[in-house]
Amino acid sequence: MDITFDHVDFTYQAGTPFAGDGIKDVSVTIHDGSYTAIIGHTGSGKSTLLQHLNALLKPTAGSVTIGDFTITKETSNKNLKPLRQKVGMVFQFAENQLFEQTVARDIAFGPKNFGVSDADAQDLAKRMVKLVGLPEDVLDKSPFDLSGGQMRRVAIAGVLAMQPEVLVLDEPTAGLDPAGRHEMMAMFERLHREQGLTIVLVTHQMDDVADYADHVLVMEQGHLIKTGSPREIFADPAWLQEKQLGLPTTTQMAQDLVNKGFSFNPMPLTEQELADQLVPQLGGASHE
Ligand SMILES: Nc1ncnc2c1ncn2[C@@H]1O[C@H](COP(=O)(O)OP(=O)(O)OP(=O)(O)O)[C@@H](O)[C@H]1O
Repeated sequence: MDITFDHVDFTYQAGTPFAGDGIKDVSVTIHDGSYTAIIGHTGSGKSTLLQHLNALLKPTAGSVTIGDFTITKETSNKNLKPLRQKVGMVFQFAENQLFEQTVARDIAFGPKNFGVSDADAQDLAKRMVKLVGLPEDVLDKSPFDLSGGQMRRVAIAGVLAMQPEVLVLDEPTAGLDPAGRHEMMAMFERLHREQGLTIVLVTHQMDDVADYADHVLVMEQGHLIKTGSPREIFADPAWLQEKQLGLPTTTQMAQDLVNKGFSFNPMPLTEQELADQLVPQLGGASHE
């Protein structure tokens, strides 16, 4: 299911003295099956853009086409339920939305709301805890007895239980330690690869963009200012610096080495790429 923005503006509190731009004239397609990262400064419009992916926000001008749905400012809230099922949203600190007495009930809540039978919802809960890498015995526990990272996985299992085609992630690893962060990103990668989920990720972690995304959208002050593969986006460190956006750790290391006389083409995104280009240059230097 492709998602296409066509000249989308969104203004908060439009028509009031408090009106403020969220996004401006955004046109872009997020392709079915892609892993798209959205980067940009605080306040650049990333969350506003995300909330258009399942019509939580409707454009003030322009349209968003999500599979068979076209959303404009005139679109009524009725009949959007199937859309909400197809596009699953994992908000920042998703664990804050847990509320049921047991993990099983929390995960089953969404599907039951959508008319899935009790037995099928329980079955889904069982499958989803496995999918997010939790042991089956958490199902009968209170979500509030779990660790923060486990609670977040339960919240994600609840979103996955709706069997969405697109998974939207707003800084899903915020507040996790490095090991937890890595495990969670590996889990999304597995879901993308094995379940064919389209992933849209908002992140400030450039390493995650380099490691996982195949497409990048760069936002600035509500505008979409650049799109491309991670390689294209990270090929121009000077531009990124001007935009006060960071580089992946490996690319930054390569950039520091460029300043010491080494050269890279293309700029490496991964440790392996860095090593492959660096070793011959070190070899050359040692023979001089
Ligand atoms: N509820 C709101 N009411 C009014 N203005 C808002 C609201 N939410 C966001 N904005 C404004 O819209 C613009 C885009 O904000 P948005 O939250 O989409 O940016 P962001 O890139 O997601 O930021 P962050 O990285 O901090 O999450 C900002 O100028 C912000 O102040």
